[in-house]
Amino acid sequence: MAIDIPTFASTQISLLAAELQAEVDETSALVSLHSPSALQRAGVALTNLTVSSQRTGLGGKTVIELGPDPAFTNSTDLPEHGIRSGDIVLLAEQPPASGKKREVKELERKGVKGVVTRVGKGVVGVAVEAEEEDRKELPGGDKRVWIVKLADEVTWKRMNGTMEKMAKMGEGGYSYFMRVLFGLTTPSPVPDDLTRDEDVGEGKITWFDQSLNDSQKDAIRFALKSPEIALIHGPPGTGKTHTLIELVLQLLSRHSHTRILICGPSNISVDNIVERLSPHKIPLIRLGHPARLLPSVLSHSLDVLTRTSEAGAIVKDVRAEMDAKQASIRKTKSGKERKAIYADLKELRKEYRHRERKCVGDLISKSKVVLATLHGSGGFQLRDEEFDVVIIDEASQALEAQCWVPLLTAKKAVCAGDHLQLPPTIKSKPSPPGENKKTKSKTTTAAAPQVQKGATLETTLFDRLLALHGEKIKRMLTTQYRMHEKIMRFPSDELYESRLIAAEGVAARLLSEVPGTNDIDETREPLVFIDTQGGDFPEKTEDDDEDGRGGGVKSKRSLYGDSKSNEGEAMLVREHVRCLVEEGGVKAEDIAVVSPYNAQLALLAPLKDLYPGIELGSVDGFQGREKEAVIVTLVRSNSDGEVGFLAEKRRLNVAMTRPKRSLTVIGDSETVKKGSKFLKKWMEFLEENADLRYPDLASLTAAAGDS
Ligand SMILES: Nc1ncnc2c1ncn2[C@@H]1O[C@H](COP(=O)(O)OP(=O)(O)OP(=O)(O)O)[C@@H](O)[C@H]1O
Repeated sequence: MAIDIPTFASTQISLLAAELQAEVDETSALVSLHSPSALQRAGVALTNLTVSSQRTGLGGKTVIELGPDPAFTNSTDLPEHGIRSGDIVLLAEQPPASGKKREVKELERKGVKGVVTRVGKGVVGVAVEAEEEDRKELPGGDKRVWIVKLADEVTWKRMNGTMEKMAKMGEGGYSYFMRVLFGLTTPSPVPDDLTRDEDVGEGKITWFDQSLNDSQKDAIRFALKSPEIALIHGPPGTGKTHTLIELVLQLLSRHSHTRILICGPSNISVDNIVERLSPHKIPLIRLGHPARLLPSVLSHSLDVLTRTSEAGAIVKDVRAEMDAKQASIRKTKSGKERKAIYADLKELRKEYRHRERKCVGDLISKSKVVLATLHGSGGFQLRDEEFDVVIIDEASQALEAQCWVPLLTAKKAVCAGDHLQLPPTIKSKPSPPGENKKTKSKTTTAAAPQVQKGATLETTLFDRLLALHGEKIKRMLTTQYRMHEKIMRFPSDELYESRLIAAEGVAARLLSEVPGTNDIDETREPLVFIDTQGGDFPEKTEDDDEDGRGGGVKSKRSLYGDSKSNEGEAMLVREHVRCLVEEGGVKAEDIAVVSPYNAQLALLAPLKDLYPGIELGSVDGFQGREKEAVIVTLVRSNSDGEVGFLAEKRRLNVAMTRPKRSLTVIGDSETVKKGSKFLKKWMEFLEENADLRYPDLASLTAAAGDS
């Protein structure tokens, strides 16, 4: 159904505000309820640090390096923590362990925000946001400081700003492209059957990659020919990115002046494309904070090139002067002198930014392909740039508002994704249908803006466009290069209209064929189902009150909400892993244990010490990944047939499509069957097609006791 654009935009503004609030509330609740060390154990803080050095990093930002506070510990290593490069953090003087409740707002007032640039054994670097530096004095001296992870408001601001623009735009401002994407007009027709390379027009296509399969070629022809919008539907392992790389090469080869913007929801999705485009020697540039980029793509980073290329020479002098000033801050003891130096630095930073903008403009205008995260494309660097095509990878994992950051000025878009895998994670609860929330929109005047009934952020652009224009704007990739035929069969039949084909090289490959692996039942069989029906393997709900092990574990648990675990299934997982590794000779790093429930993963965490290299992951976190052998523990086992979020088809689809050669499902078929039609069919499929086992709890417990 067509939607009027202001209604869409104001709905998004309202939903996004609720989402940000949910994220902020989550951080606030953690920070106010738990001690710094408990927060550290929960993975959201790093405590007892001092500043070890301060320098000008990439992009002219001040990087503060922190190490363990020698007054607190003899160790030169940082303690166990969960801070990662790219995290947005607050750096502030560390509050006492106990005392009055901490408010995030209060902490923010006292500290400075930044991005973690590197995490080493004994050091963590934080690049301070330039605006923060202009307003606040940076922490220094011998004070004990800590860093705390914060909600990512920058992304939210970009999305909100884009929606505000759309809400205000008015009919006259809508491009033809926007009109198509909101159903105000229909997409220009594209012939149904583009099976020949000359059908696309403008000369016959010559393929760069000779290995492309027919469905990939068909999708590329379709994307080239579609004037406004093309969706490339890529089920698991079907080579979406592979296809996009060829599409980029084709687009560039057809017109010498073509410029392309490529975006994805995460840095890793974008870096993946940079890595694969890079060998083709196309002038390309990657926008984004260097701390968040893979080392392999740094040579294409705009920030790095601004510093190292010829064009970057004009910013070098100012940088040297800034470094000298930075160094002098640490030497001076006088507050007055420090103030004066900060004032000079502020001026220098202004000059730096001015020169940097010129340099950035030069570098971008020379690039045929620009790559950025969806929200990153909304920075000042692309303000006046025009692109012929915007390509969005992993579009079904992005919020629609995020997609509109690059799309607002687009003429044509190609979106790749799979709407049958999980959409982006949403923390806010959906509002009751039709609830008209107040928005913070500046466009809100006397009358509250119209809001779409029952709208949710989970509806992605991909979903909405499919519902709006149907199959005619989509092409599906049908050959998959990941899974054994037997692993692929159920998802293909139930979700992908039986259209998936296992590529020749993967259709029959077994775990037992991996060099170094032994030929035993567990490595010879691609699909194993360990059915725990009968009530001997009951689930357990995590309960904070039962836990007497102190704040750290509690705070971790509260991150899990009312997550479930299942000790019996965990025992079966341990036994299966033992068998694969010790009897089957399978490498631990070729195995992943996946569960929808974090509490189950916490229970299984000791496996990582027993079998270093094994991966434990939530289904949601494992999307986009693959492993030779995957064990899925479903956890739910109760007499009511309660299956919670197992009922989500898209989550199960992700869980069952991660393995290449071996999928082992552990679950209670009796409980799971009651969850949904889809679950019932899956259980029946496993009963008929998998190597079926019914574990005996008594012997399992005895074996566990022996070991
Ligand atoms: N035409 C092809 N011939 C041979 N191998 C291919 C072909 N297309 C893709 N592949 C291989 O299939 C695998 C998956 O490709 P790619 O990473 O592009 O897929 P994707 O769809 O982006 O992945 P995912 O399903 O995880 O999102 C890669 O190993 C790739 O080399």
